[in-house]
Amino acid sequence: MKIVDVKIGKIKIPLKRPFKTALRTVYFAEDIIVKLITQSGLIGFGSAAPTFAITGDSLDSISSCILNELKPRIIGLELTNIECVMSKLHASVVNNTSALSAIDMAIYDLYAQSLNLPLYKFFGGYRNLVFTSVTISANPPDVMVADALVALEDGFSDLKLKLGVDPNYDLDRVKAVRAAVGNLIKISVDANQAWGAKESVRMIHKLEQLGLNIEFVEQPVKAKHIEDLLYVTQNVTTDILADESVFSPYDAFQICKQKAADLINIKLAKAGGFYQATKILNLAESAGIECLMGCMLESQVAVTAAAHFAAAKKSIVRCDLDPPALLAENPVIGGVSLDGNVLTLNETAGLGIKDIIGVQYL
Ligand SMILES: C[C@H](N)C(=O)N[C@H](CCC(=O)O)C(=O)O
Ligand SMILES: [Mg+2]
Repeated sequence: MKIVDVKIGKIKIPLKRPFKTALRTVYFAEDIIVKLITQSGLIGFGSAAPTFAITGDSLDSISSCILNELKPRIIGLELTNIECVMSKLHASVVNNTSALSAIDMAIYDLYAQSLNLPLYKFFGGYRNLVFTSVTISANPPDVMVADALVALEDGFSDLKLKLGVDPNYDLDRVKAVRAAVGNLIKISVDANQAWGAKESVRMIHKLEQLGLNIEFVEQPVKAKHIEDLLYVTQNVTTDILADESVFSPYDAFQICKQKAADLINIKLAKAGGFYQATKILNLAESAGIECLMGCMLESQVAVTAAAHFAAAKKSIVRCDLDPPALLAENPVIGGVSLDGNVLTLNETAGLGIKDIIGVQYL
């Protein structure tokens, strides 16, 4: 199976409401879409979101990396030996994980199609559905309460509250939402690196003393400050989840070696796709650290890819794959479908994506 063409395009999808975290506020989901075409006419899809504040990748840098660096390496490639293809692809570029992820995803889509397997079966086939939390944007407490109640009506029972925009009000945000939704609903919080190490410990102690029953606290401190993450993890009883601190398998190794977090958030856009995500998962599993499958605010292409991986693997015990609930439109035909808090994979080979409407191919 030979790849004969690589097309990329852009897509802009409206949101139900602005997406606000301590790192960024966005009003649209914008993605680069990748389409790999084989000699026999098979199409592999991939996508990447410009999350400059997280990955350092912009629309321009993603398209430039794909067109100038990755495309010349892919055209004419025979997809018979996936390990050989992936090891060469991932050795060819450093950083640029969003671009790598989009290409890696599209290649695996083709490879699984050539084997006539849905991707989740190719990767292990543990289950064909996963449950997702839904993210509540960082807003004044009354707005977060209103958004949380809408999420419950929509069938969610696991809320991830974005904090850290104005840390003085973070406790009020969590107290207000917990009071509104009751004790049966799961709540986690994501500070997206906004707190210092001691501030994190003080904050988490207050959450614990107030009995707010928080599942885990995600990325309280700066991504590179592993010693701060370790300090927080060692000084609270609530589980700490490393997100922006883990891009590569080496990052995961550092976290696992020091037990600097209780959980790791794997995102294809941080890892550079399935190839490296698999290594992170295997490392974490060997170290007894559980994994959550996450995603950026991005289209249903990447969310479908992440859902296949999460469904395939037993040691992915949680999912934060909520963009289908956050986007006002879904231009992706096929792929994963969301009903309440359940994401179900279809049995079509590969990612199961048939087409994407409204892509402006460059
Ligand atoms: C979309 C997902 N629920 C989420 O919250 N991901 C964020 C980063 C998303 C972004 O800024 O695009 C996270 O886990 O930090
Ligand atoms: Mg996060």
